[in-house]
Amino acid sequence: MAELKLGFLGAGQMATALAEGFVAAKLVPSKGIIAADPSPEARANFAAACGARVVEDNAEVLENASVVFLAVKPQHAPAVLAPLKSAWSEDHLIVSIAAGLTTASIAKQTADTPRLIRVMPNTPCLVGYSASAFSLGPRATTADAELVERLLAAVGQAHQLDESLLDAVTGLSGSGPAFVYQIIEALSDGGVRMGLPRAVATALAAQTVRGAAEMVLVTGEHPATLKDRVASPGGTTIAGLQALEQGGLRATLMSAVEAATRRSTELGQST
Ligand SMILES: NC(=O)C1=CN([C@@H]2O[C@H](COP(=O)(O)OP(=O)(O)OC[C@H]3O[C@@H](n4cnc5c(N)ncnc54)[C@H](O)[C@@H]3O)[C@@H](O)[C@H]2O)C=CC1
Ligand SMILES: O=C(O)[C@@H]1CCC=N1
Repeated sequence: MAELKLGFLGAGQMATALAEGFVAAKLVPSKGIIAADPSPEARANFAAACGARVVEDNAEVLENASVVFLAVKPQHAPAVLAPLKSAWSEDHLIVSIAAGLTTASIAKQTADTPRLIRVMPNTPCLVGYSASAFSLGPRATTADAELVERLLAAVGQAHQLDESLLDAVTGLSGSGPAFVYQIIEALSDGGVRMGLPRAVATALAAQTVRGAAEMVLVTGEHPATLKDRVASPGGTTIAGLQALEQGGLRATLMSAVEAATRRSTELGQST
């Protein structure tokens, strides 16, 4: 993959996390990446994070990269794509990470020329623990799917799914890191409430979430089985679990995924 030329339209949070992850995983050298963004701050952050070339003009990205990540907010995609409509060639593969935006909509805005893949990554790609899904759009080939899977797998997990499921992925794993950060923050608050120093409480909370996640992934056991092993009859855990049930934790988390999924669908319909 030494000759891979990756481009990013938009050099914000997610583009930077992906580019930094790809470089750290040695999938592509810094000089194989170019990103465009109108914001000087975003350009500076991107360059500092992964050492890649940054420019203001989106057209330069198309001139210098064959795999182009569409990494702007979905609301900004039409304004980004309109001036580039005639600049795409059949050699381009667009990898869109924009929430909600369908490949059919991108195809219309790119004169049905480039190959299209839709991806929903998440920011833990920065530390090699991304949970991503992707779907093939118009003209995408098996080789394109293999390339995108290889890129995503280098920074975490990648699942190929039908595009109809990508909004649900956005609601679960795309948005999910923010939900889990709130859980970690709240667990840490609970520890501080009970007298632990903040730094220790946050470290214990984060490591507990990491350890529990690893148990689910490594053992393949149902989360409820693993939960039962922690809860001794008449013990501490079941007392805490009762408080979680009273607070509606599980219903609240399900509603969070549902709300984020619906918002992803709405964003797609309005662009
Ligand atoms: N932040 C996250 O955790 C995730 C974000 N995404 C998707 O990634 C995309 C980017 O999101 P973030 O990185 O969070 O947003 P962001 O706001 O950090 O980055 C978007 C960048 O696009 C730039 N931009 C605006 N107009 C532009 C134009 N005309 N040409 C080129 N660049 C332009 C902005 O200056 C900004 O730096 C969104 O579509 C979002 O749905 C997907 C998965 C996770
Ligand atoms: O909040 C958002 O819209 C983006 C998409 C998934 C995560 N962040």
